[in-house]
Amino acid sequence: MVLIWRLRVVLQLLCFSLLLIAIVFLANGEFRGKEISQKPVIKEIKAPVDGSEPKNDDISKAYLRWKIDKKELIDAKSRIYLLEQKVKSLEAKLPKPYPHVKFLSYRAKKRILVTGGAGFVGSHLVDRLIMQGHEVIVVDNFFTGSKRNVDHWVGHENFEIIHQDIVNPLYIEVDEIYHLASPASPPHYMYNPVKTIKTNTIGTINMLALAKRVGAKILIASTSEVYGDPEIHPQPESYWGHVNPIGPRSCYDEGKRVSESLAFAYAKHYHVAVRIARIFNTYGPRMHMDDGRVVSNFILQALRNKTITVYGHGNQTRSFQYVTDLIDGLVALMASNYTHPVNLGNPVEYSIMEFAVYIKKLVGRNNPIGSTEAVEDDPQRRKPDITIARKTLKWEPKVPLEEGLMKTIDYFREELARSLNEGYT
Ligand SMILES: O=c1ccn([C@@H]2O[C@H](COP(=O)(O)OP(=O)(O)O[C@H]3OC[C@@H](O)[C@H](O)[C@H]3O)[C@@H](O)[C@H]2O)c(=O)[nH]1
Repeated sequence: MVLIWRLRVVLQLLCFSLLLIAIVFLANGEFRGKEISQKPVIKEIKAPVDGSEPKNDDISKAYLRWKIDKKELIDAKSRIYLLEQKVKSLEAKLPKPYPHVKFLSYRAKKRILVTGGAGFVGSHLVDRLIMQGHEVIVVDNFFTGSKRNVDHWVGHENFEIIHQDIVNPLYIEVDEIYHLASPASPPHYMYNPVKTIKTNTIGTINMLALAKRVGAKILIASTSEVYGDPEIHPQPESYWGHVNPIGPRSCYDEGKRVSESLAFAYAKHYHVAVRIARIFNTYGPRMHMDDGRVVSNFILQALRNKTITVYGHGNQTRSFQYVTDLIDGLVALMASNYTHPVNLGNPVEYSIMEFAVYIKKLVGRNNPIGSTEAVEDDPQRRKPDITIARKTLKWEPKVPLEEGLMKTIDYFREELARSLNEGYT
C-alpha cells in the first residue's frame, strides 16, 4: 500500500515538472517571435555563414535590397567627398578680400618703389606701405623672392608688380625708393658671387640714378656684415669694420660697402636724399624654406626631427630681430632727416649653441644638436649698438624673441604641411 502511494507521489511530481518545463518553453518561444516581428525585416536578415544566398525568396529579396542600399550609401559618400574636394579647390581660387587699406588724399598718397618687394623683408614692407594707403610698385627678379609673398595684393589698385632684374635700368616715376633687392642669406649670396656684386653695385647705381632723375628719396638696405668679423663690441655705426676683401663673404660685405659709398657719393654730388639702414639678423614668417640662415635651418631641422647643425663650436653670437620691428625701423628712417647709416637690430645677444637649445625647446622636440665644420670668415660676435636709432628715430625693437619665434615656427609648420601636400620633399 505504502509502495503504491509513494509511486503515485513520484508520478505526480514528474507530471508537474514536465508541465512547468512546457510552460517555460512556450513562453520563451512566444517572446522571441514578438522580437522578430518588431524589428525591420531587413535588419534581421544576415548573410549565411557559408557565403551562400538565403534560401527563402522573401528573405533573399530583402537581402538583395539591403546590399543595394549599402552600396548606394557608399557610392554617395564617395561622391560627396569628391564634391567637397572640388568645392575646396574652387574656394582656394576665389579672390580673398584684401587686407584693410587706409584712404589717403591725393596729396598725402605716395608712389613707392620697393626693389626686392617679393622677398622676405620686402613683402612685409609692401604690406605696411599699402595698408598705410600708399601706392606700391614691386620690382623683383624672383631669385629669392616669391610671388606668393605678395599674392594677396594682386589686382589691388594700389599694387603693381614688375618682373625685372635691377641690374637693368628702370624708368618709372616714384616719390620714394626702398632698395632691398639682393640675396641676403650667406648660401644664396655665395651661390653666384659675381651676380651678388653686380646687384649691389650696378643695381644700386641704377636705383640711385632713378632717384636722382625723378627727385625721389631713396633708402639703401645695407647690413651688419659691413662690420665683418668685428673687433669692437657691440658695433656702433662709427666702427669701420673688419672685412676680408677676398673672402667668400666679400661679394656681399664689400658689395654692401660699395652700396653705402655710392649712396654717399650721390648724396654729396647730386643732392639725392639718401637713407642707409644697416640691418642686423632678422627672422619671421615668409623666410624661404631653403633660406639657409640659422633661424630657418634650426626650426626646420627641429620640425623634421633631424640633427640641429651648429657650424663650428657654437660660441659665436648673433642678435635676432623680428621682421615687423625691422619694418617699423625702415619706415621711421625713411621719414626722418637722418642721412648717415643707422643700425637696425635687436641688441639681445645669444650664442648659436644657446639658440639651438632654445629653438629645440620651443618646437618641443628632442632631436640631437650636432657640430659641423666652422664656416670660413664667420663673424664671431655681433650685437648692434642702437643708440642712434633710439635717439633719432625713437625706435627700438618691441617683439620678444619667444613671441617672434613662435610665430615663425607656426609659419614653417604650415609651409612644411603645404609642401608635403603638394608633393615637394
Ligand atoms: O645651420 C646653420 C646656419 C647658420 N649657423 C651659424 O649661425 C650664425 C648666423 O648665421 P646666418 O647664416 O643666419 O647669418 P649671418 O649672421 O652669418 O649672416 C647674416 O647677417 C646679417 C644679414 O645682413 C644677413 O641676413 C646675413 O648675411 C653663423 O655663425 C652661422 O655659422 C649655424 O650654426 N647653423
